[in-house]
Amino acid sequence: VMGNCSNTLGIPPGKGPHQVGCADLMVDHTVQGSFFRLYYPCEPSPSSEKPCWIPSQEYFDGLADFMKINRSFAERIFNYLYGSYRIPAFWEAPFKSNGKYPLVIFSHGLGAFRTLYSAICAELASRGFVVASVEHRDESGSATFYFKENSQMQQQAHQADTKNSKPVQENLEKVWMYYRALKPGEEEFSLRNNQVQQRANECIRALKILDEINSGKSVTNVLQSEFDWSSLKNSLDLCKTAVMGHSFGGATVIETLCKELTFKCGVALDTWMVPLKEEIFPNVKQPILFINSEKFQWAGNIIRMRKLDSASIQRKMITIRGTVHQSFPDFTFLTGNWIGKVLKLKGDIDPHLAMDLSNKASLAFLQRHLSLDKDFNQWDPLIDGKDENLIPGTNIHATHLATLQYF
Ligand SMILES: CCN(CC)CCN(C[C@]12C[C@](c3ccc(C(F)(F)F)cc3)(C1)C2)C(=O)Cn1c(SCc2ccc(F)cc2)nc(=O)c2c1C=CC2
Repeated sequence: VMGNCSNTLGIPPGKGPHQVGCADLMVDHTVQGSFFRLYYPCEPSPSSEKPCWIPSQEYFDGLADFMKINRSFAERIFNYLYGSYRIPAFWEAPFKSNGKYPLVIFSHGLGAFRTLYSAICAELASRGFVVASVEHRDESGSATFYFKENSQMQQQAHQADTKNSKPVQENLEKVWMYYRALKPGEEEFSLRNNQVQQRANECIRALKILDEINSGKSVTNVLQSEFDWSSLKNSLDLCKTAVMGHSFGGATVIETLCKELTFKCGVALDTWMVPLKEEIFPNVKQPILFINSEKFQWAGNIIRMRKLDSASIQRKMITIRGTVHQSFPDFTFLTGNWIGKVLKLKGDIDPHLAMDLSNKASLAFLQRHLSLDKDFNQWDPLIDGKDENLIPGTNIHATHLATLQYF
């Protein structure tokens, strides 16, 4: 697909008992359709390979747009730095049918896309979750694609394309959608609030597609895939469904919980509260775990998170010492120490330790609110910030918060 994706080091594999498989699903082919990467417990399959972390060059182009750097310059840097990495999951490995798995829908951040949180998604899948990492079409991601029907298509020779992103149908033409920057003078809130509503609808659409697959309905995957999606029939316990996300994806968690009660709880990673209307907060009835980095948060953002505090619904907040905003996406593992620090892709804490704390706190919270019968409750103390590398609540100084409250 890309350069030789030879580097299987870098992104840590899941620590749980299950091997992890992954496969992409797009239903239907239009921009209103659902597009996600599924991470799931799989049968050991030595023949399966691990897919490239960045599926095609267009994602690097989108990242360049997002970072406001020249595309050809960025392509060389990104290919050199990141072109060879693989995801810690086996591409289209056979699904391991073993009772009903709980489900997590994951929402990526601004400028990201569906493959960039594989350390989190693979960890959850290795612990016995099915995880759908959606790719949003709200122009908040670096890049995404869909298809449009083009009757002239038959005559054209097919451009050389990566196997698993070529459409099955002949007359479909791939269309790339890139990150849309805020226009000068454009009001940020209305753009971001429209986007968070679309993002929530896309998470709900992914849930509906998986509900159909679970009940045995056959779905047509627009993408060429050898994966047998019918093997997921009766394998999901949709009463045990959660929504999770990073930054803009954290705001998407709150908006999604408000719109769809099938989601029993949410885990919001370093949430960006700006896109949300505060008047929806009383309508959110489900438990939420806020896991924050030490460096990204600011008083105004924390004050809005605090407005979701509740005496009757469990709302928890912890902060991981020495972390930055990028301690949650996969980049944090892939950049050498000094570049990582300079680009703020790494904090002071070891990235593996930070990810471990975040994942274990998430697993404990998911067990508690999805009533799982696993041993994740061993990590309950982390939910209360009981660890030398955790701060219960936030590091944003209370006095600072207090004064801001009244002005
Ligand atoms: C100047 C651009 N300006 C755009 C508004 C701000 C750019 N920015 C800080 C960045 C992302 C950064 C990044 C990525 C990737 C490399 C690389 F070199 F490793 F590729 C380097 C440096 C650039 C750190 C953020 O937006 C932070 N952020 C994010 S970052 C999510 C993300 C994006 C791309 C990824 F590859 C991985 C993760 N998600 C959000 O939902 C929100 C925010 C802020 C508010 C809401």
